[in-house]
Amino acid sequence: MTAGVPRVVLIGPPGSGKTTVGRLLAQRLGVAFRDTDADVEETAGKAVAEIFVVDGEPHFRQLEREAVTTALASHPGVLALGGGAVMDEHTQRALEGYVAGGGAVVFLDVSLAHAAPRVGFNQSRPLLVGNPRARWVELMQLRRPTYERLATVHVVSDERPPQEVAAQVHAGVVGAPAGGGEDPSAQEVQA
Ligand SMILES: Nc1ncnc2c1ncn2[C@@H]1O[C@H](COP(=O)(O)OP(=O)(O)OP(=O)(O)O)[C@@H](O)[C@H]1O
Ligand SMILES: O=C(O)C1=C[C@@H](O)[C@@H](O)[C@H](O)C1
Ligand SMILES: [Mg+2]
Repeated sequence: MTAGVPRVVLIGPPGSGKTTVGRLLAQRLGVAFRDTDADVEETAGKAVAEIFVVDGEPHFRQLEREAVTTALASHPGVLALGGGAVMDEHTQRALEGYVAGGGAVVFLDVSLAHAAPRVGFNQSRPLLVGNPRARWVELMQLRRPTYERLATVHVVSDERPPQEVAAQVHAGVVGAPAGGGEDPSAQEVQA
């Protein structure tokens, strides 16, 4: 990441903690936090789950692509993306450009065993309705290569409270000491 206001994007599956850790990271860095799911909800005037039901997933993905494009171009702080946003090719190119411009892209990773109790797999996550554990695994199999390819930093959030994960991410993006007594082996900083 280049000097100036830190620019960090968090990607990863539902339950990895993008929103929770993103807020904490923004506080640590003293910058603003933004979340594309919230941006989409504001634009649409309804909750993500309602957009899926009333307008359909393609419409949600269109709104999401626009929200991501706008935020990547204009938001100077920490940005959490929706879990599936990275599967859009336009968003993939935009993230590559973001990294080329000095931004950091963090893959917040989590196992099913830890994601399940966090997410609770209720109706608020429309893609997981039906057989939520199986759907989560399917989505992760499909998406993991993309998360890994786009990320400049990879942090596993299993077994760690959000504050510790935020410290790990902080260390990964600005090279600061992680603090909090966490195990550095949990963090893999990719070249
Ligand atoms: N490291 C963690 N340890 C324990 N609980 C966590 C951790 N990170 C997040 N949580 C909890 O898990 C739940 C889901 O977290 P969060 O909403 O931040 O995930 P997300 O990645 O933004 O999911 P989504 O893709 O659906 O937006 C929240 O209740 C949050 O408090
Ligand atoms: O994993 C996904 O595809 C999603 C994750 C959430 O953040 C929301 O963007 C929506 O529920 C879809
Ligand atoms: Mg979120």
